[in-house]
Amino acid sequence: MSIRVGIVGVSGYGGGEALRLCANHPSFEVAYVAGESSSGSKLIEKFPGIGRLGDLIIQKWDPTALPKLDVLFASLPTGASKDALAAVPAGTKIVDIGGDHRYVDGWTYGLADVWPEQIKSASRVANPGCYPAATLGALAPLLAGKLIEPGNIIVDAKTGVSGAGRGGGDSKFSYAEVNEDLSPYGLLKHTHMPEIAATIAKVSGGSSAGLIFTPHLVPMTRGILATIYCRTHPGAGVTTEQCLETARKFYAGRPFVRVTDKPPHTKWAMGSNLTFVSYAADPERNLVIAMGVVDNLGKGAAGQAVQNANLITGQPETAGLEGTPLWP
Ligand SMILES: NC(=O)C1=CN([C@@H]2O[C@H](COP(=O)(O)OP(=O)(O)OC[C@H]3O[C@@H](n4cnc5c(N)ncnc54)[C@H](OP(=O)(O)O)[C@@H]3O)[C@@H](O)[C@H]2O)C=CC1
Ligand SMILES: CC(=O)N[C@@H](CCC(=O)OP(=O)(O)O)C(=O)O
Repeated sequence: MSIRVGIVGVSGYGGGEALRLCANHPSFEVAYVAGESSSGSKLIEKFPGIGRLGDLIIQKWDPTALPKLDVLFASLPTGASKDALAAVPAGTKIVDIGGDHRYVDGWTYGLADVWPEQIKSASRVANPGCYPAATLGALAPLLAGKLIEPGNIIVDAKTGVSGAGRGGGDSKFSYAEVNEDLSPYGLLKHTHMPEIAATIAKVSGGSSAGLIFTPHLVPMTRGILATIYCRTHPGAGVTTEQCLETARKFYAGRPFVRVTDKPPHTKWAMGSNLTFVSYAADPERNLVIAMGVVDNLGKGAAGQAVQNANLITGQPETAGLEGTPLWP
């Protein structure tokens, strides 16, 4: 039986990637697409390669006038979802790709590779942000295994420009501005700090008070690399092999996480729902460097959203997500 899905924000980068994945999903039927300025257009006008869904018309987003849907993916600018999604009928499950419902009562934080069982019974899922997806994927095994101090973590992360969205708008994301440029932003106050801190505390059972997170914009289209500096408990003598083995056990049987001996590259994940994690430890200095790589539009947005939708609709977790990454 097919599962009727809708995508609001379909013309954007997150919504467009959700469309691509749902169009190729074995049991999802894309029955509704919506937006604001793109409403009235056919999908083929925005996505010339979309194929059989090309004649579907983008509706003006109105949560009170939805067709019958099993799942709605919301990929709206953060701030635009809160009131609107409250008006969606209870019988329609929601995966919110934006940031309005993370760690909000009534919503389940959809960290799908780490706690799938907590997600299966949810009808309202808040998809993790793109930086948290890369960061928490790498940290979760070390925190759960008590190999590092949760209160003493420094995250240095880099993102491709599509992280800012298609409507990212102003000239600071234009080719001339970003090409051959590299810059930090959001210092000490990026919007993803709270969800990273809350998840560190949840997985470790300790305080995440010392968290430092600095994102950077780099001139590539897709991809996130989080390089994370962690302290082990003094004298614990944690080794690289111990970190790798802990992560291999933590993710044993999980389909979308690859634990690698070598430092990961952003290109390894491009176009996929994969997370790559790796570690380097210096037992003499009580230091672990954890590394996480995702595609910001894959595990960082639409890939994890489809994984969550699979979990809440009882589909195989990997349905529609088994494509291997683009290379090169
Ligand atoms: N880009 C990324 O890597 C990631 C993005 N996210 C989050 O996902 C969400 C979407 O981001 P992204 O796809 O990048 O953004 P885009 O700017 O690419 O797309 C935004 C979409 O929202 C639609 N929209 C804007 N305002 C309204 C409105 N009032 N009513 C209906 N539709 C509206 C636009 O439709 P139209 O064109 O029709 O006006 C467009 O389809 C954001 O919350 C973002 O933070 C999360 C993880 C990663
Ligand atoms: C390059 C760039 O600007 N990236 C965005 C990614 C944030 C994002 O997608 O945030 P939510 O999912 O939390 O809305 C940023 O750093 O704000």
